Parts: sequence; structure tokens; C-alpha cells
Amino acid sequence: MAAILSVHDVTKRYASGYVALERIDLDVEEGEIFALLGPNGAGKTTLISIICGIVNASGGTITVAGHDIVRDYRATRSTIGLVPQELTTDMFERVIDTVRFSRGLFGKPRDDAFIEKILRELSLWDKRTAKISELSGGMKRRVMIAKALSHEPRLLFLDEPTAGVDVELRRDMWGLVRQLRESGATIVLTTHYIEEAEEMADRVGVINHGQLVLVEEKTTLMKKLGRKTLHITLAEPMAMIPDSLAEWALTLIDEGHQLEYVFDANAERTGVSALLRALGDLGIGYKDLNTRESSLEDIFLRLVHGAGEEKAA
Ligand SMILES: Nc1ncnc2c1ncn2[C@@H]1O[C@H](COP(=O)(O)OP(=O)(O)OP(=O)(O)O)[C@@H](O)[C@H]1O
Repeated sequence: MAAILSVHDVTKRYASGYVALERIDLDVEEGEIFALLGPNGAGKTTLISIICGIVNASGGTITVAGHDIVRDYRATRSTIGLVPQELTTDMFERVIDTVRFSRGLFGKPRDDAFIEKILRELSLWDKRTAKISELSGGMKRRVMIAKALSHEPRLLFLDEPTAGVDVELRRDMWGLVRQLRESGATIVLTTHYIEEAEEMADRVGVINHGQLVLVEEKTTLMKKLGRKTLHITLAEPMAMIPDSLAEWALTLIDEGHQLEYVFDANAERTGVSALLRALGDLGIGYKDLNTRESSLEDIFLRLVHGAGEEKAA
């Protein structure tokens, strides 16, 4: 598949001297959902703002659908839709007017049938004459999406689409994003909710301290870096872990009632059976065993805290 977005060697140094992005290289393919994951302040919004022409890069080049974002500014802008983190729309305007106006801003001819289609898809049609100030938070967000879609962009950026929304609305939003992709759009979303990336993305990029530390297919990432955690519920609580079990680097949890062992699920030898034998030799009884796959969250935390760097290489 062809890249609709190519970011090459992009750096951003703010006037304060702060380096928010360092030599970012990234290709996003047409039709995918790409999640840019990172903690607060990692540089996600800065990167999106540069691609959308709101912030200037200090170095590097970016093309959108083959157009250089600086040289072919207009062509780029009409290819991109941006749903910013903050609601930035006139609260006293009516839903349909603000969406129509957004389309006009891109020089697109008025198309009532198209506006009706997006308002219906976003369940906003019944609210089309309501003032934005009268809508719920979730509906306001949908208006922002309708505005971003009004000029038929091929590449849609969603900056923290579900920050501060409740669980139900978050699920609705996920459904909506999938629907948008089915209609042919490429979607780049930023999030610091790992669950969101896990749920939706085809590929995940992890950004930390202005550096893209990893870009990977989500399923490959979870397999490659996947760990399993074994919980052993002890017959009798334990005060401390015997020295002879040091090689398994166990953790005593649940006030001494459980031992936790983290292992590489893909390894030839996981160490599980040797551990169970060692427990038997020491006369340590157990009542239950339970294993769980590491989630993207575990992987992310390891990466962001540095421990996963060698695995990301
Ligand atoms: N105009 C600016 N001048 C100086 N520093 C800035 C400016 N804008 C952002 N920064 C800094 O750049 C870093 C990256 O900010 P950015 O908003 O891109 O992060 P983010 O990953 O989107 O975080 P969040 O999830 O909190 O939105 C932060 O340390 C921020 O303080």
C-alpha cells in the first residue's frame, strides 16, 4: 500500500530552546488506522500540528498524498482533516451552519447532500438546527468530527479523541472511527489510553521525549514483546522469597499469598516447570496457578520506562 503521509527527519525546537521532536521518520499507509501513543508531553500534538501546518518544523520534510506540506500548502490542507483536542467552534452557531461553513473554508462548493450524509453518520442530523452550546460533550465532539470531515479529507487526524469522555461514549467513538475507515479515510489518532490503541489501531507508534521509539503492527508488537505473568497462589502465606528461587526474579504479592513470575511466552524454555519443581523441592505448596498475557499497557510501560529499549531495536 502507498504511503499517504511521509514524515522524514523532522525535528522541532521551540523558541524556548526546548526540543519537542527529534528526527522523526514515519510513513502512514493509505487506509490504515495508526495510533500514536505516548505519555503527556511526549510530542504527539506537536507532530500533528506540524503535519497540519499549524506549527513549523525546525527541520525535515513531510509529504501528504505526495504533496510537500510547505510548498504545496493548499493541496495538503485540503487532503487533511483535523479534530483538535480542544473544542474550537462557535458555541452559538447552529450545527449545520458550522459544518457547512467549514466546507466552504476549503473552497469546496456547497453540497447539502454530503453534509446531510455526514451529519446522519455521526447521529447529528436530528440536532442539525441546535446551537452547539446546547449539545452534550459527546455531541460537541461529533460536531468537531463533522467539521473535520466536511471537505472530504483523505487523511484524518484525531488528537486525543476520547480524552475526558465516559466509557460508553468512548466505545461509540471507537465504532465511529472504524466506520470512517471503512468509508475510505486514513486515520491517525493520538492517545495516551493504551486500551484505545489496542482496540483500534492497525499499527502503533510509541513516542517518548520527542523520539519515535517504536513503530510496529499492533499484533506483531504484542506477540514480539508479549510476556506472560504467572500467579501462584500459595497454600500458606510466605514472609520472604527463599534465596534458592532467586533465578526466577519472583515478586511476592497479595500480602505474601501469591508469587508472581513474568516470563517470555515465546521462549523455548519459559522456566515455569523448573520453578514448580523447585517449589516442590522446598515443600512450598500452592492452591492455584494462573497465567495472563501482557497487554499493550505492560509493553508500553516497559518501553516508556526504558526497560524495553533493547527489545524495540
Ligand atoms: N509553544 C511551545 N513552546 C515551548 N514548548 C512547547 C510549546 N508547545 C509545546 N511545548 C512542549 O513540547 C512538549 C511536547 O508537547 P506536546 O503538546 O506535543 O505533547 P503531547 O504528547 O501532545 O502531550 P499531551 O498528551 O499532554 O497533549 C511538551 O514538553 C510541551 O511543554
